[in-house]
Amino acid sequence: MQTIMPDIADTAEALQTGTLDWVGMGNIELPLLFSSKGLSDITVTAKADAFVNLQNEQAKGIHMSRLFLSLDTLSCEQTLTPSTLKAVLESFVTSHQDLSNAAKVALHFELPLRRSSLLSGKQGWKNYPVTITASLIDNQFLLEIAVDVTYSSTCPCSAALARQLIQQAFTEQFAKQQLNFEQIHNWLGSTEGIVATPHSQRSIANIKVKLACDSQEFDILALINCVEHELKTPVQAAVKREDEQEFARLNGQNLMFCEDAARKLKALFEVSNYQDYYIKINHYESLHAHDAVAYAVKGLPQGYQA
Ligand SMILES: Nc1nc2c(ncn2[C@@H]2O[C@H](COP(=O)(O)OP(=O)(O)OP(=O)(O)O)[C@@H](O)[C@H]2O)c(=O)[nH]1
Repeated sequence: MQTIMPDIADTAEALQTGTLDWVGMGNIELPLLFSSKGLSDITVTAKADAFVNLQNEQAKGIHMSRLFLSLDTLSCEQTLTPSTLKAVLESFVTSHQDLSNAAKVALHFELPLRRSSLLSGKQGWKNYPVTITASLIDNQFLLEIAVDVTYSSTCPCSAALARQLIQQAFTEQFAKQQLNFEQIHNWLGSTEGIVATPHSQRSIANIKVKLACDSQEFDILALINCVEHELKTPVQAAVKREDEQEFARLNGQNLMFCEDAARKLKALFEVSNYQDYYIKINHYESLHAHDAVAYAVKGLPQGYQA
């Protein structure tokens, strides 16, 4: 005879009645086959947060296992695309018919991409932290993708101050003598010639964009490429000396405060097809122990807030 197990989610009384905005699970370990335009489908090890609302005031709780098993089907039988993600949310709601009418899921993972060096033709792996968030609220499907892009920023103020010191060193060295090309050329190539260098820092742009609700595919590569192309100094994977020299040139030609980086990306996203955008720029200063930070959003009435 089969033993009937108690199911308190259905039978027990709630300690206190009331609705809840979101109930579910965080940090579910979930390998996924991620599909995105221009990339081979790739297995990523995601951490998932999965939720439904609880609109039944009397119910003891939601059925966590039903959310978990829907995600497991996505992991084992499907690839991660906008439509499979929407289907997961629909199954969250239909499996909680008397309890919930809204669902959301967030998938956090590192996406490894092959990146080319600046000049030498070498390649290497670079990991990008990605979060895909989707929700189904009032039958409206919302889809967004966030990525962190790491780059180098060289301080324009520090560069100007360094140039001044170089000018002063030049005056001290050459003011009282006839200028000689060979001598100046050699001096410029010495450490005395470059008496000061501006500080630069590893910096991160946190980017989030809202995709059209009828998107057929993710295109994370286009998003990362356009941000890196705009900033000009993304952190490199494979680096030979010619790449390092080119990186130094690019840094010198693209001096930027956090405001400059934020304005460049704002201008980029203003003319993009994304429904909304959120930018947070973090310059992890080497001059200070604190960070320089700038935010920008599209500014839609119901959109992202800075
Ligand atoms: N709702 C809820 N469940 C929890 C919590 N913590 C652990 N669980 C467990 O999640 C498990 C799965 O719950 P259900 O989805 O209702 O499992 P089930 O009753 O076997 O599944 P169904 O037959 O589909 O209802 C249960 O064993 C709960 O004890 C919590 O804080 N809230």
